[in-house]
Amino acid sequence: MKAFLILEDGHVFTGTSIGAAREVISEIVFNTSMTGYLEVMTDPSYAGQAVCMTYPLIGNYGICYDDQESARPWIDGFIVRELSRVPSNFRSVDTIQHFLTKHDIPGIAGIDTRALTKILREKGTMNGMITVDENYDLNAILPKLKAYTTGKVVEKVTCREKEILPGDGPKVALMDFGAKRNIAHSLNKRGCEVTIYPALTPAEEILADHPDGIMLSNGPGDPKECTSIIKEVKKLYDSNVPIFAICLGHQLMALATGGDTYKMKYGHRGGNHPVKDLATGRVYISSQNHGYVVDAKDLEEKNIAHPAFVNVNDGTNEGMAYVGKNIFTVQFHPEACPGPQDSSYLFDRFMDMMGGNK
Ligand SMILES: NC(=O)CC[C@H](N)C(=O)O
Repeated sequence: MKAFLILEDGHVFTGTSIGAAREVISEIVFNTSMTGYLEVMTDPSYAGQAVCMTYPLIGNYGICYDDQESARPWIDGFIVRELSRVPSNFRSVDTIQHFLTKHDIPGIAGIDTRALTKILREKGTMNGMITVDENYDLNAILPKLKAYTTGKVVEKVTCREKEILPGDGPKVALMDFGAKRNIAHSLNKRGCEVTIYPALTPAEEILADHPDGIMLSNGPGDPKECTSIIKEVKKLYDSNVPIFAICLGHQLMALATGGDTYKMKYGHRGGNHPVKDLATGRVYISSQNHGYVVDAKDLEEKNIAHPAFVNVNDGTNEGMAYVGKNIFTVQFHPEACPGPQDSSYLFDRFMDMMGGNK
């Protein structure tokens, strides 16, 4: 069946429908990773977005449920050049085609993803629609595309109830703003007892459980939409419990302490973004998925926090170290799965901040 990808600027790509044969409006973003498509689909930070994979052949090692970053896929739509027809991998239990259909997620294959990516790079991220309706009416659709916003997506993806992963090491409170599974796993495998809290849990309730450390997770959407969460993050900042934050968590900590965030032209999504640790000058290759970034200026001027990492490609902020506090935050993903794992040492640094393994 034919499918169409219609962009907010009027571009139309014609391809083949994959997954659910239904219409969706979403923010269209691209990811340059060559592998990890299942982790991308199940990363809750993509809620409210349809993802175009720039690598031209997707799906050749199938789907292994154990590799999911959360219980289900959160992407609104999936866009590929060529979908592998014969996945081959001894761990594979499913195909992308079936997986998307099962979760009612539409997609499009067979389009020129390179041309699409060039448009998004030149004009910036924009909204779009995937549809199977050959009689689509562009004049009626374009205003709808312009009006789309991702909205308050953290509440959609966060867990409903507190969950505890046992361990004999430090007690970590993990705030689930849409946490990738490998964050809890990275802490749990270092011996931590990890308690996962729903995103809207009041700070008082978390602190009453006396955690040795607090981890603020990644998550979807515009950080400035998270107004009530930001107030709770400020209380966590004031508590003097060691805090490590990743991606959305990093952005929320900056907003909670008087910093700012802004939307980048087309974001950083891929597995090879170089970040420089400003303390050592060393560059690490990192996995990233973000459209917003911290503006460090105010926090620096007020001596609240200073940049700890910077993106080597475009100079944007990639991490902050908070003055007089046991708090550091990063924009990239040290828990990256399938990798690169260059920056997984940051979990060891967090273990040291909490007093090491008991
Ligand atoms: N992976 C994330 O946590 C992303 C954070 C935020 N939603 C952004 O796009 O910048």
